[in-house]
Amino acid sequence: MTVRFGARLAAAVAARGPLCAGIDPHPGLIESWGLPLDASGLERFALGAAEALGAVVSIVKPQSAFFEAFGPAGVAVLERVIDTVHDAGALVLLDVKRGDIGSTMAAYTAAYVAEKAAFTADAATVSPYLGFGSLDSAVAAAREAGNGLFVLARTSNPEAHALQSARLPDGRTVAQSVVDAAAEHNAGVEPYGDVGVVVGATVAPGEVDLARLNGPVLAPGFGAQGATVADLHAVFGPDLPGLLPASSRELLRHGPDADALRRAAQRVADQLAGMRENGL
Ligand SMILES: O=c1ccn([C@@H]2O[C@H](COP(=O)(O)O)[C@@H](O)[C@H]2O)c(=O)[nH]1
Repeated sequence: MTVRFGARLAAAVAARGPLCAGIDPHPGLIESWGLPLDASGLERFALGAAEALGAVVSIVKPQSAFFEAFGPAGVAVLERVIDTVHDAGALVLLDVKRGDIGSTMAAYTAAYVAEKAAFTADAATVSPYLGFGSLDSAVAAAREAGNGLFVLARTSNPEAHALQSARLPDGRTVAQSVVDAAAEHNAGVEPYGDVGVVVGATVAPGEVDLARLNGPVLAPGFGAQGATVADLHAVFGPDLPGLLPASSRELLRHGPDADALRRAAQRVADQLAGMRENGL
């Protein structure tokens, strides 16, 4: 029997906490690890990070763009990163932010989240900005395969505000309409559904109402983009079910030493556990 993504994620978070560790092989980071800026350097960087971080956190988020930048050799490394994270015991959220008209979206679905998808991640990020309905077949295929989707709602970058906080004729913001559409897919599912949203930890408190989402919330912007544990608390409250604070550069700068990477991730995981226990 296929176990749904939402259930698998909830179990992983119960075991290891909610931190989502990003693997973003920025050229500057690869060089700071003393590695060459080529496919061999990418491979050592990304597999080292995958092995170390995948052993600590519940979910790892490789950023596809940094692998694609190295061409086919980089994409081959990405496939190995996914396997390495799984072997280390964590789930994989592939950050590819795909979105297109329905018929093309079907091909992205086959690549990333459908049964026997070409990439074997557990979930992928998608963009609803060609209309949430263009994602419907991806949602259905991912659910059938036991995989998940994270839909961009209110992203962490400052340029997003004008578009995503614009008001629709019914008074809701564009971002809120994305959250509400995701919530429809998650209604009634326990412990929560398979359609997550992306809401940056950098956004202003109260911008998005997540109370009825009943799904995971990826919160990038924590760490290198400036958001702190206090910001997470202010934006999401102390115990939003399914909240996955995501951090990449802030963790990766501790490499290449595997122990240092693991310790950095564990420190952040402990901080997040403190946030829940003490309402920090
Ligand atoms: O709103 C969003 C959506 C995705 N991202 C991605 O998260 C990481 C952020 O990395 P840091 O180094 O922790 O800043 C990166 O892959 C982005 O593409 C985001 O930042 N904001």
